[in-house]
Amino acid sequence: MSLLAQSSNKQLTSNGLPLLSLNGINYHIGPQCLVKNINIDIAINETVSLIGPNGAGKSTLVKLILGLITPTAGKIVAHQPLQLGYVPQRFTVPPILPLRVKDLLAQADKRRLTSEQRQFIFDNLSLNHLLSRQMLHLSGGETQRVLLARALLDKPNLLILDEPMQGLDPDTEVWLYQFIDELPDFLRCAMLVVSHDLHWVMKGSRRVICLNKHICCEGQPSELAITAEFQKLFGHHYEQPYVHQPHACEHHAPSEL
Ligand SMILES: Nc1ncnc2c1ncn2[C@@H]1O[C@H](COP(=O)(O)OP(=O)(O)OP(=O)(O)O)[C@@H](O)[C@H]1O
Repeated sequence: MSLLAQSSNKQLTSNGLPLLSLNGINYHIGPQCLVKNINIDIAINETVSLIGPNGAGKSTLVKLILGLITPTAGKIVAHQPLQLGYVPQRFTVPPILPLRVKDLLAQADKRRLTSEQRQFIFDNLSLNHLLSRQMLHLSGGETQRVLLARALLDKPNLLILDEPMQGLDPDTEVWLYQFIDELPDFLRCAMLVVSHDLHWVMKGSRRVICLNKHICCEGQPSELAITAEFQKLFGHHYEQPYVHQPHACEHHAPSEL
């Protein structure tokens, strides 16, 4: 293990580099600046939470990493071939398009996992009884489980989840967060999780990046919560780190709702 990996406790490529680097990224549409001067490294198997107010540029950053749009300035460099998995914020199927769950899942590359590993995903995401159902008719929670399965079946080395818990009931949300927090070794990958759920974001040990067009602050949750930038954006929702002073937090845990 390189000195850098030892000192930062991050898993790097054989060349001592992170999996992905965003270097000086700007994105403009005409005169409107959507994100500016973004510098982010994501290490192998590292989970990074991306938070920020509405319109902060989070989905724009996701689209840039997915290659759906091109930076106006700066570079995105993958230091290993990327296998991207993506769970979008919204997934709408046109009513005239018949698309069964098994049709969507069949698009994944079958060679990337063994049949036992694929079955693990189906079982743990409770998909077996949904396979013949139309995507159009699934509930929000069922849709998110199918989309997560679709992404995992490709065995990504970078999984991007753009507000994956939107519209889910508290129990499903807790269960799904736990599932991604405890992925088995054969599915372990780097993750970028866009979330408005400050409780989940701040209770973990994952690195948090707070975006408001530019990166306002970043670090471990306990470091972040005491920064002026974080307090300015989220202080009224999140007065103190949850672990230390839960009574000061207005954002209740799902189990408390
Ligand atoms: N194609 C576009 N043309 C013009 N403006 C856009 C376009 N896409 C996004 N925007 C604007 O850029 C800003 C950032 O949008 P983005 O969707 O990245 O924010 P976000 O942080 O994901 O927001 P939210 O938390 O509400 O999902 C918003 O003000 C949005 O209206």
